[in-house]
Amino acid sequence: MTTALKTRTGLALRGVTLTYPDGESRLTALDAVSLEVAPGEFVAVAGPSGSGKSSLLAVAATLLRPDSGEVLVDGRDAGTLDDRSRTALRRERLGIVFQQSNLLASLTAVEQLLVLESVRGGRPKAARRRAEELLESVGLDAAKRRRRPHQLSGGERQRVNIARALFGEPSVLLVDEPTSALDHERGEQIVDLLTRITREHGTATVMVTHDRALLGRVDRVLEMRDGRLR
Ligand SMILES: Nc1ncnc2c1ncn2[C@@H]1O[C@H](COP(=O)(O)OP(=O)(O)OP(=O)(O)O)[C@@H](O)[C@H]1O
Repeated sequence: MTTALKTRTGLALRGVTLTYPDGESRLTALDAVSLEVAPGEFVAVAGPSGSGKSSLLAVAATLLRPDSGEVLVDGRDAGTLDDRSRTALRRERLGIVFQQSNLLASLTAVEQLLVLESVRGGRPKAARRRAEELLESVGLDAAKRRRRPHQLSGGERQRVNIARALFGEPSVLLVDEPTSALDHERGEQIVDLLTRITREHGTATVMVTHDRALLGRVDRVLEMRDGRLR
């Protein structure tokens, strides 16, 4: 499905509560969290360790089901979907860049993107062109696009992760601590890249970060404290 055919309204969380088992009782990781991110908007979520940032991303990514509340991706309520439809929603609408890169060690940068396409059964030539273009647009030249993860720097690997997340033309881009393994300057470059992607691809982008120095570069900053967002 091409972007033009997708109705895009971005991401909305409404009154989302998530608990984890905690001995005899339960720990509230997200406490009635509401959030709206529009297409083309770049929002950062900051907050101390353990405040619920990763839980928020996991719920938005439809990887965890909240105890209550709604998660809407382009207006579709993930909670009403069965597992199969939820997987399809994730594949077609969500781009996810998690903290620990899960690039496959034996594949080149281009192949990291194409492996998804072979699962989808798309046209190989068009897919290869698109993979090359996406990697170029995140700053990897032709030689680097032929390298495997261990032959790339941390920042370059993060660029491959981002390009891979964009491959399915997501409406919503979820990014967890993209700069944690990078020095400050490279961290800024990644955030600037995410800003450009958000504008050019019209994604509703949510980035979790510890690095407060980066917060001036996004459209809106939300603070997470004890599972609450403000
Ligand atoms: N699978 C789990 N089972 C039980 N408790 C969990 C689980 N995952 C997270 N928690 C707890 O939920 C709370 C929120 O955790 P979460 O990982 O969302 O915070 P965070 O803000 O992302 O932290 P950090 O910045 O350290 O990654 C914490 O108290 C954490 O210990």
